[in-house]
Amino acid sequence: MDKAIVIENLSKMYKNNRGIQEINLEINKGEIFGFLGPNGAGKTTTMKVMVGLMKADKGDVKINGFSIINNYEKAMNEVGCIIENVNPFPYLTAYENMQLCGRFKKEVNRIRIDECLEITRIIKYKNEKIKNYSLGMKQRLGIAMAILSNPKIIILDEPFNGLDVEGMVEMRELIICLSQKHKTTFFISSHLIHDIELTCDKVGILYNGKLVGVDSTHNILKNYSSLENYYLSEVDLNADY
Ligand SMILES: Nc1ncnc2c1ncn2[C@@H]1O[C@H](COP(=O)(O)OP(=O)(O)OP(=O)(O)O)[C@@H](O)[C@H]1O
Repeated sequence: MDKAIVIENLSKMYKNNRGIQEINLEINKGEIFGFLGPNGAGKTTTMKVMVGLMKADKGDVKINGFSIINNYEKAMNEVGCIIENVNPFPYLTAYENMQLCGRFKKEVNRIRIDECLEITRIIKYKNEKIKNYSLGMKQRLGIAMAILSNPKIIILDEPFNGLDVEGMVEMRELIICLSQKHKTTFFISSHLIHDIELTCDKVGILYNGKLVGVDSTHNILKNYSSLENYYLSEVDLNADY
C-alpha cells in the first residue's frame, strides 16, 4: 500500500451553501502535498473532515488504507496535525505544554520532547511561558507538538502563516528534511504560492470548494513558467462567470 491518503468524493456543505464538493485526491507515502487555494476556498473544511473534527455529508477519507468513518482510531494512529490555530496553554512553558500533549503516549519522554523542541529550534525557550512567545514561536511549538509521537503523516493548516522570512525558510527546510529523512507524508494547506512551489512535490488547487487541478510540481514547472501561472490558468478555466 503506497497511498498515505485517499480522499473519495468528499463533500461537506454548510447551511449557507459554502463548503467543499466532490473532492477526489490521492497522496503517496513520503509525498509533500500542497493544498493551495484562496481564503474561503474550503481548505480548512477539508482538513477538519480528514481528521474527524467534522463529519462529511458524503464521501470518505482513507488514511493508510483505513477509513476515517469505519476505522477512525486506526486511520488516525500515525497522524499528527495542526488545524487552524495552535492553542497552547499560555501560562505553561513550552516543555510543560509538550508534556501535556504527550501524556497518553508511552513513547513520549523527556528525551523525545527535547528532540522535537530542538528540531523546531525552540529548545532555548523551552522553559519560557507561552504568553511570552511570538506568533512564529507558537507555530514552531505547534509543529513540535504535531511531530511528538513520530507520526508518519503530518497535516498542517497554513504552517507558513505568521512566520518571518527566516522562519518560512526554516519551516520549508524542516518539512523537506522530515520528509527525506523519515519518509513522512505531508498534507499542507496554504495560500502562499511561492512557499508551496519550493516545498511540495505535488500540488492541488482548491477553488470555490472544488479541486480544479492536481499535478506534480515537476510537471507543472515543465509546462508553466511558475506555479502562479498554473494556478491562474486553472482558476481561470474553472471560474463561474
Ligand atoms: N461553520 C461554518 N458555517 C458556515 N460557513 C462556514 C463555516 N466554516 C467555514 N464556512 C465557509 O465555508 C467556506 C470555506 O471555508 P474554509 O475555512 O474551509 O476555507 P479556507 O480555504 O480554509 O479559507 P482560509 O484560507 O481563509 O482559512 C468559506 O466560504 C467559509 O465562509
